[in-house]
Amino acid sequence: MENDIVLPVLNANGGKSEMKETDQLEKIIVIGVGGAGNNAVDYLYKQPGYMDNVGKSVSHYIFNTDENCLNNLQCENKLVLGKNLLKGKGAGANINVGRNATVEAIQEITEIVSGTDLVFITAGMGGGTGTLGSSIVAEAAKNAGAIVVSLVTLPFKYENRMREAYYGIKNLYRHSDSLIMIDNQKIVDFYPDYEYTRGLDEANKILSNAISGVIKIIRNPTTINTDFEDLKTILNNGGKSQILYRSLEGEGLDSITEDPEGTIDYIYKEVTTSPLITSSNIEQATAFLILLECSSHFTQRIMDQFVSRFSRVKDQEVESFDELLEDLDSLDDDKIESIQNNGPQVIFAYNKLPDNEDNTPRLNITIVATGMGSHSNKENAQPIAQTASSYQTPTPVASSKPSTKSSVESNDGLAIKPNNGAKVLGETQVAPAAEKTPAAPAANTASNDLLASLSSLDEATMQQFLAAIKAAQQGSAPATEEYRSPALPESSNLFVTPTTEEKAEPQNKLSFSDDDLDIDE
Ligand SMILES: Nc1nc2c(ncn2[C@@H]2O[C@H](COP(=O)(O)OP(=O)(O)OP(=O)(O)O)[C@@H](O)[C@H]2O)c(=O)[nH]1
Repeated sequence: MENDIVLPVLNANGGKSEMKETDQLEKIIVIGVGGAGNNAVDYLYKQPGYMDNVGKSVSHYIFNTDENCLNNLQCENKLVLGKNLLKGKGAGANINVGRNATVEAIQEITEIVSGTDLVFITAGMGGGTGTLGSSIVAEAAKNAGAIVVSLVTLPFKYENRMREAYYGIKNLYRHSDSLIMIDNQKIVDFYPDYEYTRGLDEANKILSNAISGVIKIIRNPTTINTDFEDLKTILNNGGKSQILYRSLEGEGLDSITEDPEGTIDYIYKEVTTSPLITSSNIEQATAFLILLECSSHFTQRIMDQFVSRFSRVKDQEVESFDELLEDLDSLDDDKIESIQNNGPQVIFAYNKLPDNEDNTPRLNITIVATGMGSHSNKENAQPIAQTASSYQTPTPVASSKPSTKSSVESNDGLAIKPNNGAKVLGETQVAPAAEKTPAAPAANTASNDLLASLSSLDEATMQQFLAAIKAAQQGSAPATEEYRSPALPESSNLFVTPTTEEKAEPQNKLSFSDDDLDIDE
């Protein structure tokens, strides 16, 4: 489990190499739970250069009930969930089966997460294993004292698995410091003509960029440095948040010298434009962690103008140092206290990228932004313990696939309402996407509702959303193309960071009892 390495990291500024001893590094692990989670971790693992650089100092794990799936992937650390219950077979799209299988492996999971500082957990919501398995892993990691960043996909509409996804997200959110969601349906909408697995890989790319971007912020020595404590500061800011990653090169940046303003507009739009982001406005963020890696074309002035967009310096009355420092004798604490930091906090890291032979400007940007929105539904949110009593009369578990093992179901006190449709995940079943004109995102799509109200997924809200989803499925909701936008940037993901009081208290024992999992009919 220990990564027994010394990490050589190339600092592109002057080509200087810096060494960090393993025992000085925070322990970071990335865990993929279930098929989608496994694929995302494997995608990250195979990214060119990743394992030669920051990935070297991180442990990667894939957990799954399906042993075959594990065996087909490269990632070296594999854990079979529910060996006794399922004998290496999948959870059959039954989230209770997946939950029980994960609970069976809890000792191994606890051992893996023990002593970790930062745990990334990735899973596909809607399937049998990852939906609840991920929240059990997250809880174990939280109990081990780690910062937990969870990254999940929401199911395609045609799968009819939103109910299961809600259960998964609700539980995962409780045990995560940040939750990033990627709507698979939007991947379909933005890449209608992509071959199916290539489309899935676009989501995997977003997940993997988010993870590697954050690891880079912590691990890579930069000219202006950031580290794990900076990440903690930003995540502790609370509120909804986002992680954005963008890599730009060439055309759009060509006019950086002649038209810096215009180019900065372009970069800002590229970084922040996303259908998900429009439902949680980055302009409202109150804290940013920004890593810019750029070629020499990006001067002091350009950096100043670009970062000022995020810290909103233009909108503020920024006091000059000169006046305050004129008379140092009178600079008492009261005077200092009266100084207002009006805009968002910005923790900034910079690294110079070596210039290309053809001198093309290039730029990599990773941004963690927090504090968006007011969590207006927070006061309505019911603690899970309070809602648990409504699960006293469970009905038999319904699954769209036959259960792999009936004894697993009958052991289980949980019940989930059946979906109207079957889980269909397969290349042959994807409807060919029609040519559509991109349009502005609609405010009331099912997934935007989910994103907007995540902080208060109480029963009433859930019922309301289920009704909205049902309406959407019956055709009364806006058509798919209404939340299309011209391009799906790599930054199309959303973080949700619970405020301190919303986070589950650290517990001595895991709370994956039936009641705590909060699943009813
Ligand atoms: N973006 C993306 N989504 C995926 C991928 N594989 C599966 N999904 C989505 O994730 C959901 C859950 O699928 P899996 O992760 O395979 O399911 P599981 O958690 O392993 O559960 P079982 O197969 O029932 O054991 C699916 O319904 C899809 O929406 C993938 O490679 N990329």
